[in-house]
Amino acid sequence: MTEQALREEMVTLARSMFERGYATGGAGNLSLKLPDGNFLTTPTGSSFGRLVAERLSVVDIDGNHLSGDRPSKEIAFHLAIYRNSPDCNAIVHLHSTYLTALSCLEGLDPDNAIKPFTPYYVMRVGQLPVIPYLRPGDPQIATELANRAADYRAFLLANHGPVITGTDLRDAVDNAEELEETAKLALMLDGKAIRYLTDAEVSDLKGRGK
Ligand SMILES: O=C(CO)COP(=O)(O)O
Ligand SMILES: [Zn+2]
Repeated sequence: MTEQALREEMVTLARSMFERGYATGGAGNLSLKLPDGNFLTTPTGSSFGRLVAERLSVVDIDGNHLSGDRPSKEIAFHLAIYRNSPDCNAIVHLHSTYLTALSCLEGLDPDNAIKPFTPYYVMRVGQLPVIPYLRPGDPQIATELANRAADYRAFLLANHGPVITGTDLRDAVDNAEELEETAKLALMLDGKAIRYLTDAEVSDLKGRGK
């Protein structure tokens, strides 16, 4: 896809997420890898409902601002993931309701906040490690994500929200939607006797694609 088509796709997908309640106010940010090796990201403070293709920010792999409005304050953690995860070409960070609610619970398993009970969660995300609480924009988030990026496709920032990767922006958005629905189901099922997928059922799903 050309840079112009990728810019338009970011605007369209962001607006779709905004209209369906996945993003509110100025929260969350998106990024994707451009054909020239630089990165397109949402400007800091921007609403997913009102992005403008020409004003999106471009940064290089070192975080230098090359063009557009001032980039997201979380661009350092996006770049940390790109550096350590060669298959990742796009990233979605949200403060979506159910994943953020989950991120505020005590006693989450730090290696996997959602034990699998449906196949598509396993196929698209697999595991959801929890990053200890850090304030938004803290450079330490990048260090924490860099350490885990090679092994996972999504992450839950404690008391904050999810970070989801994809092979392109459409894939990352689809993964984000699947993960948000999984968190909604997990909270709906809280206190009920869940039949979790067995280890054999989880292994059977891995490597089968989506
Ligand atoms: O979600 C956010 C911070 O974690 C939003 O920050 P930006 O508006 O700078 O992208
Ligand atoms: Zn955030």
